Amino acid sequence: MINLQDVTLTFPDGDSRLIAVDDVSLTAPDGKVTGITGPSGSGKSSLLAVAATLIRPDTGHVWIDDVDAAALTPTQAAALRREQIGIVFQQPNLLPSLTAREQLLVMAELGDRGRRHRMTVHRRADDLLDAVGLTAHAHKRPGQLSGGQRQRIAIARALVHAPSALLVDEPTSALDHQRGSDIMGLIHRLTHERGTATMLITHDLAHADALDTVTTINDGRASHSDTVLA
Ligand SMILES: Nc1ncnc2c1ncn2[C@@H]1O[C@H](COP(=O)(O)OP(=O)(O)OP(=O)(O)O)[C@@H](O)[C@H]1O
Repeated sequence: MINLQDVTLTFPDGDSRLIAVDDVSLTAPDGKVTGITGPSGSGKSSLLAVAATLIRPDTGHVWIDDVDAAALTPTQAAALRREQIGIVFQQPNLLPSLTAREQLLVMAELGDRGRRHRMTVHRRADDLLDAVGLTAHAHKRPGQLSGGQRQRIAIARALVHAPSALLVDEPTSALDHQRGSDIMGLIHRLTHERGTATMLITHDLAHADALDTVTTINDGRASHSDTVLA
């Protein structure tokens, strides 16, 4: 579960501070896709960065299961991300020289480097390549894959360490409608199958059927909370 409580985030803006996230409270439960939408500049990416523990808020709590990430040091937050958080960005950010399977196996080099951990990661990598429909493409490098296939690899990579929380920022922005719909359906299915607390940003609601709830952000404030769509 991701639970944001009274989160405020500001950035320096000349002599004053710009309020990017304004006292937001929001819960993303396990096994559900919690959608965040709103106009450009409303604070969606800032909110996601706080939930991903990439930025510490000025005030408030960022619960990832039973840990308040807002109270962690940067080193502790990095360890939490390595173990419990998966992040998918707008662009897949794959390493050009690695095959699809190797993009996932790189995760075995982070943190615990024991033999059992490696074997677990190898097993999970093969399972996830299958889950995202890319087993037959496991040996290909990013340059040999389509945009949608690259985004599938990025999703599989974000899940290979079995995180409890998955943060996804505009995963369809570089894809056409059909590919976007496929990716959103995949995220919905994996979230429900694996029980991750998924928070997903989208600026349009073309694929709203893949969201379990949607919260709208306006000027940093959550104006609708947890509207059930399906
Ligand atoms: N690093 C930063 N330094 C200063 N201001 C920032 C920074 N990041 C974001 N902002 C400001 O915070 C506000 C919210 O930005 P944010 O990127 O979170 O919005 P968004 O809803 O994700 O927008 P978009 O849909 O265009 O990506 C904006 O006014 C933006 O200019």
